[in-house]
Amino acid sequence: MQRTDKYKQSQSLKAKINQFFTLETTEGNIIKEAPPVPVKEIFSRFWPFTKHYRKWLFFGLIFIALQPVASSGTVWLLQIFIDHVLDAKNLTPLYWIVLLYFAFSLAAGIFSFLGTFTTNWVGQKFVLALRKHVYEHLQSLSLHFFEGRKLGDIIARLTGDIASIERLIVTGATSALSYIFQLIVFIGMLFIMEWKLALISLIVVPLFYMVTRYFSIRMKMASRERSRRMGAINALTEENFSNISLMQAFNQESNESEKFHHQNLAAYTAKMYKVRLKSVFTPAVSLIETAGTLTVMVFGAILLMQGEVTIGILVAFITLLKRLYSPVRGLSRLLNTIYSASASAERVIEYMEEEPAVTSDSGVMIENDQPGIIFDNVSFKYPNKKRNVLSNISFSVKAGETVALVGASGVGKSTILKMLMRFYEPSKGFIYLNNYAVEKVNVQSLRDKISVVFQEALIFDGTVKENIAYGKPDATDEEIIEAAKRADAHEFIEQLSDGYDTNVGQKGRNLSGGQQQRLAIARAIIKEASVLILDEPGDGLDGSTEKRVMKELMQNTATLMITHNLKTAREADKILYINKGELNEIGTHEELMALNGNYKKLYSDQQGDDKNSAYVMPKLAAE
Ligand SMILES: Nc1ncnc2c1ncn2[C@@H]1O[C@H](COP(=O)(O)OP(=O)(O)OP(=O)(O)O)[C@@H](O)[C@H]1O
Repeated sequence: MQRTDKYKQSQSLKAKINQFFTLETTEGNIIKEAPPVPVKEIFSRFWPFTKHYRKWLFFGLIFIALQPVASSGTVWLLQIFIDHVLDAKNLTPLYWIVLLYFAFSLAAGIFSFLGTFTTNWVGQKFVLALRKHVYEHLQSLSLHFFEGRKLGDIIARLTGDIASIERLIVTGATSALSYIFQLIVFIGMLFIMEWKLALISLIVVPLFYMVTRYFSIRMKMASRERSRRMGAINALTEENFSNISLMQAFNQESNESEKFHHQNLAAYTAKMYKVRLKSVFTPAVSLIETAGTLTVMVFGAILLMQGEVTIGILVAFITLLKRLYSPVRGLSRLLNTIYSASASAERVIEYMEEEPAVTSDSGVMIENDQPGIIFDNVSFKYPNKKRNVLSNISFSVKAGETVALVGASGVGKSTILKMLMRFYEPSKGFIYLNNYAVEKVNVQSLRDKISVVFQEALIFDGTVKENIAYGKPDATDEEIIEAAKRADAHEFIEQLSDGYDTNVGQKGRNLSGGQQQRLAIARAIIKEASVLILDEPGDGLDGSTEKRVMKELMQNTATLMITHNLKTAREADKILYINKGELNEIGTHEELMALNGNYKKLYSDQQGDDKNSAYVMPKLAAE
């Protein structure tokens, strides 16, 4: 009976120990795991970012290497002090021993300062260069990349993950080299002092390796989980607080808080697992060290008795041994850091491997300002979708012409605009802008020729002036005011507290929807591009303003416009009725009405809606 109890107890203890060394993960990680990358590859990938600073890194390393040399000099002096001053009862060498001891310590301090400062400076330069590179790479990625990612996680990778790569590539690598150098110096000195003791002291090295390996593998797992959960926390925070009005209006605070807590708890669990590992690792390493020192003490005492070593050598040896274990411990700790940092590196590499959908630097420049758009038999499929979203679309927009894209929601209208701006490439067919094949032109030059007003006004945190001048960064104040007047925005801007210098708040929250829309239109006007793209631009405007402002916008351009409001569409020179990704009907309002097809049905439905609407009278009055 007693034996079964003991057995049960030992089993439950084993289970507890197992649990202690196991990472508990929960479901629902909203961030996908990045593909694993070997440490060697991580290193060769990021090492080039130290390119301009290798000379300094080299100097840093020399300083780091000189520091243990200087400090082991003090150990040598200790031995001389014991054997030649204390044991020999002779004070004569004391004077220069003290002087040299101080000089060695001072030199060690100076080398330590120079080494630490230089390598950390290079480390920060590395972060600066890598972060810039990744940021610019992200800018070149397709819209599709961003549509499938969480902004908060992108921010986490750009900040925390990049900083931790530095701990691997610069401070990590230099520390590793410095530890290795210290080991060589100390081991060399140990062998010079007493080779038998030196051999004995190295007995524990394989133990160091085994323990470190056990811990570092687990540390990497924990770091991967922690980085992903931190990404998820960032993503949820960004999503929730940028939609705070939605969350509050729908009373979703507790639901969202629950989701946040789930990710937060998982990050905590991963962190605590790391804490458990670290808290066992440090004393485990100390124990191995003690075992090594004790072995040396026992054998050293025997050798002393046999008269093979002096007390001075034994004391100096044990002192040096303590110093030898310090870089060994450092290397073990470093292995953990390297594995943790490589989890971050994998997340950054995942983004770096993303190919820009469109290579922006190459291609011909559009040299003319002869407005025109041609779609020639264009088909398109989103990368993650099975079926075509657009099939065999052909149409043209000439200079001064306005073409309206109409059709039910989700039929592919915005996709046509995205293709013209080359956010996506057609899977079949050709697109021309100002008579240039879009696929062959330089993307920046293409987008220079296009003015766009998006469905969502897209205002950024800054002043009214800055938001308008985004369309022409070198615009003068007069040009900005002129554009605002043409967009019917000047009046309301003048009434703002600081006029054109008023800050509009994040995403333009201090302005009404219509005011934001007018700013977006002024931004499009000031650009004076030859092609104009409008995605439901009149949504935030009332009828009369819409007509007047549109006229201003469309002067001398080829205009492609999406609208659900068929009263706006009927003003266009041509209307394209899109149905399930196909161009179903094409013609003027009158032609399409005469066709008696889908367009007419949609138009009649809208008219019916208007008649039944309680707002018919005020709306008509406004026009
Ligand atoms: N990035 C994307 N990845 C995958 N599918 C997408 C993506 N963007 C849009 N779609 C899909 O492509 C189809 C066409 O979308 P699009 O935005 O072009 O429609 P739309 O006609 O402009 O709709 P709306 O009038 O509602 O704005 C939709 O079924 C949509 O779900």
